[in-house]
Amino acid sequence: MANSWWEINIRCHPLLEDTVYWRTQDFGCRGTSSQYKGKNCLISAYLPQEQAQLLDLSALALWLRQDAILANLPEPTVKWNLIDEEDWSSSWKEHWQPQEVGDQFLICPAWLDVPEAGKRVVVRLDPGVAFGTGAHPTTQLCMESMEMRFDGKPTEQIIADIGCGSGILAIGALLVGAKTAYAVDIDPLCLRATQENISLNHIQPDRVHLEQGSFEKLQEMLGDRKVDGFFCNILAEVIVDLIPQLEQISHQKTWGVLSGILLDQAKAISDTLEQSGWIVATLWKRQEWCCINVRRS
Ligand SMILES: C[S@@+](CC[C@H](N)C(=O)[O-])C[C@H]1O[C@@H](n2cnc3c(N)ncnc32)[C@H](O)[C@@H]1O
Repeated sequence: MANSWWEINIRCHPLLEDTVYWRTQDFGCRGTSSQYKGKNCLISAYLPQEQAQLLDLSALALWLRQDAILANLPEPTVKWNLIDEEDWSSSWKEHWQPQEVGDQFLICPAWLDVPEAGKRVVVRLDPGVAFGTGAHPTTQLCMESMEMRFDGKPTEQIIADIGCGSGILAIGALLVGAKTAYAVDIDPLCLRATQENISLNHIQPDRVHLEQGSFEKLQEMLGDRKVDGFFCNILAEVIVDLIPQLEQISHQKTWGVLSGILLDQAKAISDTLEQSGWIVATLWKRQEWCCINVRRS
């Protein structure tokens, strides 16, 4: 079958949803969707066929069972089958509906008509295979933090989005008042998604600088410029290595939003931030995730 995808269906206790989510992301899955079926959560994750053999899938199933045992929760059932590309995109698109995030945003899938948004700012998205539909608590916490910085009026602020995924944070910030966004992601498919979403939201191309890479690439793109704010929704393990470098793109009034951090990782991340000269202003929690808002002074 040309362009086939593994569809991995995991039926689990709802408390395992996030663990399953991150396990499948780590495994390389894209376009994950979840829905509630009775007392269970059914998560469907999709992976290009060539990226996993049957043995890899068995190993994934084993890890998922071990995660459940460690959490003292019932073991999930894990099944997989091959589907073609067209079925993949329609399968998960079916489950995604427009969603209000924070007080300002309405995230709307690109293939649906835009619903009545009232005063909300509509962010239209087709994430493709990238992370960032606005459904995940880590993204929502970033968007809610964004509302503290922008009120819809244009500003002169330059922001960075490190690990842009679908581009949701950069695009959201530009729609509510940022002047320019610098966005990077190590995954080339995310760049394609971000680029498409920039057009979808009618953002002038010269307001966004987008490149494949990580922090070093961002520095190269910025040259001597500093950012007024940054968003970084990546796992804590990655963030902790980035923290000592963040000063290099910042000035005395720069603010930052760091997300993708599990509650039990918050102290270590906050300590590292403070050691690097950042003031931890707020720590917002949702489910087992937290988002840390920092400022330089
Ligand atoms: C959790 S997603 C966040 C996507 C989007 N910004 C959001 O908030 O929904 C993390 C993204 O970071 C990217 N990423 C992972 N490690 C990275 C690194 N070291 N530098 C840049 N991007 C990275 C991944 O490819 C992924 O697209």
